[in-house]
Amino acid sequence: HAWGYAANNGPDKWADSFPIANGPRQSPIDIVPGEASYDAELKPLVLKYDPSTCLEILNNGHSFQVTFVDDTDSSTLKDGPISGTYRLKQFHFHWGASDDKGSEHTVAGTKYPAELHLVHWNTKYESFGKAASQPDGLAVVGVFLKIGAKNASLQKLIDAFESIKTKGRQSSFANFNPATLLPGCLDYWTYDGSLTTPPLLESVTWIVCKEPISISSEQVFLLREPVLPYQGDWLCYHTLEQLCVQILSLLL
Ligand SMILES: C[C@@H](NC(=O)c1ccc(Cl)c(S(N)(=O)=O)c1)c1ccccc1O
Ligand SMILES: [Zn+2]
Repeated sequence: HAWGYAANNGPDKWADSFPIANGPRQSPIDIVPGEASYDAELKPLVLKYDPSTCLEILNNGHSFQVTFVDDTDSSTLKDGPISGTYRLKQFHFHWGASDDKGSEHTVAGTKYPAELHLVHWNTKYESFGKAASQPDGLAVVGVFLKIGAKNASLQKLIDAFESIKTKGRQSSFANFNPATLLPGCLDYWTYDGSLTTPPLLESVTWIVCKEPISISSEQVFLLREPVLPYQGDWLCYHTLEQLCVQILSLLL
C-alpha cells in the first residue's frame, strides 16, 4: 500500500519501505534558535524567479504542486549556504487538519499551520532526478505560514484548485511569480537534511526563513478543502462543515 499520513501508512511506518528514514540527516527537525550558531561565511539568499517558467498545478494525492520549466537558468537560487546555481523545479505546501499544526519544521517546538517548500536542484547534475540522489543535489527554501491577513498571492493558487479537485489531475497554471510568496526579510536557518516525503533522500540543503508569511484562516481551510489527504489523521478529516462543502462541491 502507498505511503501517506494515515495511521497505517504515515511517517512512523515509512521506515518499513524506506529504511533511510532512520538515516543520519533526516528532515524535518525542530529548529532551536538559541542553539543555532552564527556563520559569518553564509551569504544572503539570491532568488531570481521568472513567472513565465510557471507550468502547471497538479495534485499528486499527497499534496498539490506548482511545477516549473527547468531547462534554462530562468528561475534560480544562488548564494546563501550553497555554491553554484540551483534551478526551481516545483513548490508545494504541507498543512494540518487544524490551525494548531501542519508545518513540518518547528521552531523551539512551535508548530505553524502550514509550510511552503520551494524545491531547487543543483545544475552541476543533469536533471532533478539525478540531483535528488546526490548529497548536494537539492536546496529547498522553507517558509512558514501563520494565520493573519489574507494572502492575495496564495488566493491565486486556491482559485486554481477548482481544476485539480480529484486526485492525480493537473491543469496549466501560467505566469505565477513564486517571489510573491516570500517574506520581506530573507534571514534563514540552514542545515543539511533530506526530503520530508518518501523517498526521504538525504540530498537537501535546507534553508528555512525565520519570518513567516500570513494567510487567513479561511485560506488554510480551503487548502484542506480539496480531496487531498494531509498529515492529519483521517478520523478528523472532516468537520461537519467541511463534509457538507465536500458533498456540495462534488454534487455541483
Ligand atoms: C509529496 C511529494 N513530494 C515531493 O514531490 C517532494 C520532492 C522533493 C522534496 Cl525536497 C520534497 S520536500 N517536502 O522535502 O520539500 C518533496 C511526492 C512524493 C512522492 C511521490 C510524488 C510526490 O509528488
Ligand atoms: Zn515539502
